[in-house]
Amino acid sequence: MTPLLDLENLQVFYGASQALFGVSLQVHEGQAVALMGRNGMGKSTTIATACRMLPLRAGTVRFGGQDITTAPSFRAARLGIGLVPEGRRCFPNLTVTENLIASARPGQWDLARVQRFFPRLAERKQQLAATLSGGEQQMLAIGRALMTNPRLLMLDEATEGLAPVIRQEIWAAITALKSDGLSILLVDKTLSEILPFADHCVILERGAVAWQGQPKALSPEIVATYLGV
Ligand SMILES: Nc1ncnc2c1ncn2[C@@H]1O[C@H](COP(=O)(O)OP(=O)(O)OP(=O)(O)O)[C@@H](O)[C@H]1O
Repeated sequence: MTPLLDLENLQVFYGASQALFGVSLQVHEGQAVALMGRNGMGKSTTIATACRMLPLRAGTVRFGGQDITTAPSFRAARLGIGLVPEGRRCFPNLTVTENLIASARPGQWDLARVQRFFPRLAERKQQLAATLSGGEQQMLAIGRALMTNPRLLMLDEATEGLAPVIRQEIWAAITALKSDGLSILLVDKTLSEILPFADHCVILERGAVAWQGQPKALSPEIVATYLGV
């Protein structure tokens, strides 16, 4: 079966400094893949490369069987890659509704469905994004990505810095999306939350894949070697 996202041998540089040393990973239709690793190991760089926001020195990005290695990021979005970026990055001076509408593309996710999915966004529809709490901004960032009607949702540290009760709400939302059949690639550092969710884990170490497999195969030794602080 052709993977939905197929990253092959990505080599990515920031100026003279190499960040990715041949990363390969795949996300299949309906799968939830966790991208893991300590700080600075290349997770965000991998996500940004898959969204076509960073140029590659070598390697291939395929989405839905199409080679998009040299495609611009708007084309990746149009083909169905939805990004919830690290730091949320909502438009601070637009209202909640304006933020959502700004990214809308036709499909089953529209304003009404996003507002039903996140009632908090309906309650705060006229409020400027800058005035939302961190958790509400995260809901907005996810809602905005859903408004593009993605085939693959990529989330970079979606629960970072949020209070436990809000983290639970975000995990419940992402889990509902997965149950609905959406394919997901996500970065998160909280093992107790990401392992029950993921179908497959990929661990990066210094810009390369150090281990990959099912969450149940992740031994304490692997955790200590690659994910310990
Ligand atoms: N804009 C940039 N300019 C130069 N180097 C960068 C830039 N962004 C990231 N890097 C470097 O690339 C490497 C990979 O960084 P990346 O942000 O992808 O890691 P990460 O695993 O997502 O880390 P974190 O968990 O801290 O977000 C690091 O060595 C980092 O310092």
